[in-house]
Amino acid sequence: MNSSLHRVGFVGWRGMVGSVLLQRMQQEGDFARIEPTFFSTSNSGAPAPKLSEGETGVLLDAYDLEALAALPMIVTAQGGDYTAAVHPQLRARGWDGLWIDAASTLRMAESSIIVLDPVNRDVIDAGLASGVKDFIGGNCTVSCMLMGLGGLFRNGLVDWATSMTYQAASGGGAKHMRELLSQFGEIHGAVASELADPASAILEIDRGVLAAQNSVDSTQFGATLAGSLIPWIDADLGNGQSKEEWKNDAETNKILGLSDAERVVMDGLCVRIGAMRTHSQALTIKLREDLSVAEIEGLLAADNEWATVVPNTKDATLKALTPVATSGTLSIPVGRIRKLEMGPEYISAFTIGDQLLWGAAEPLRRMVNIAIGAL
Ligand SMILES: NC(=O)C1=CN([C@@H]2O[C@H](COP(=O)(O)OP(=O)(O)OC[C@H]3O[C@@H](n4cnc5c(N)ncnc54)[C@H](OP(=O)(O)O)[C@@H]3O)[C@@H](O)[C@H]2O)C=CC1
Ligand SMILES: N[C@@H](CC(=O)OP(=O)(O)O)C(=O)O
Repeated sequence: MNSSLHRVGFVGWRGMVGSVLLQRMQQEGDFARIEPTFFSTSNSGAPAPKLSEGETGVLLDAYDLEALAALPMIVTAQGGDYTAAVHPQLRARGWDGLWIDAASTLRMAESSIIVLDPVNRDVIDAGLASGVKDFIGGNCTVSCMLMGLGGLFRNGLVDWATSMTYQAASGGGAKHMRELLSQFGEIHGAVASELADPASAILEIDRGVLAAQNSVDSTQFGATLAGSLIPWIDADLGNGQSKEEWKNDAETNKILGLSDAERVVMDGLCVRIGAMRTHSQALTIKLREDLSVAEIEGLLAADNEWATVVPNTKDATLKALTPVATSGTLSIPVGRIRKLEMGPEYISAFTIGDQLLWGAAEPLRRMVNIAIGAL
């Protein structure tokens, strides 16, 4: 073992979020500083992933508390059930290593920090200095929104905001992405011959599409998503709000480290649409000051290197402000910025982010590096 390397355990590395995390770590050369140990909940003893020419070793059992506790840092994208099962046991046996997690389980715990360092590096650094050990990735929609609109939030300019979301299938997991594509395929198949005939009647095709939409398998989503949408994401809190909608206010304020007096009120509706892995959201923002659009755009563009202001024109919007243009990139385009009729302090904005990159894997990857830098 090279003593200058930092030992880090990885759980959930072969899932969708975990494999994007590993890909990004390899792209950025992060493993040059890390001696990884890979765990599995299903396949311990099998070869670990090969990251370089060297030894790969074998997968350890992700429920082996002794093996986990031997490491100073554990990164998990295995999911909330795993966190709920393992994290309390590790802490109960006195493990005081760093736990870096994609799941929501520990996000609102007083002992944790939600990590999004381009937005809350100060909160993270203060947490590390004061002995915080649990660093949790934020909800994908909240993280992408704050990356795009950090320039307004971080300057204390937002009084309140609504966020109406357009969330991709990937938020539900790999099976949901497959189900969406299967639905599209079946629907197309049901009317393919009529579609190929330019003389066929469009209302006849539409009838065929609707019949197919009513018969496709929707086991994962619970309703047909292809050519439709589902205006409910995550649990029903019983007060008319979905859990995904609740996270907006709760996580935004926690990430920003705002006190009760500074609190920004956030609410809105969360909607699943037929995009693959990139979440979008339309915001109505009540500012605390009457800023010009140029001033707002300047603040957003200057806030971090990933937020990209898209001019509020049709051409620029169609070119740069779509899920297809954003998917697979770290860029967070923000556009449709204009003053609303309600008054000079009311603006609209539309922002997009890859749900697996800034929405899940990238904040964790960066947290690993911040933690290593602080050791
Ligand atoms: N921050 C955020 O907004 C987001 C957070 N998440 C969190 O990340 C967690 C993981 O999500 P996601 O990556 O979508 O989950 P996946 O279902 O893709 O992977 C989770 C685990 O399933 C096991 N698995 C079983 N079969 C397969 C297979 N064929 N291919 C790959 N893995 C398989 C793997 O565990 P093993 O190797 O041990 O068998 C894997 O680590 C979520 O539960 C959620 O908590 C997800 C999305 C966004
Ligand atoms: N709920 C998100 C994905 C997700 O995993 O969110 P969270 O990490 O907050 O549970 C979505 O469906 O798009």
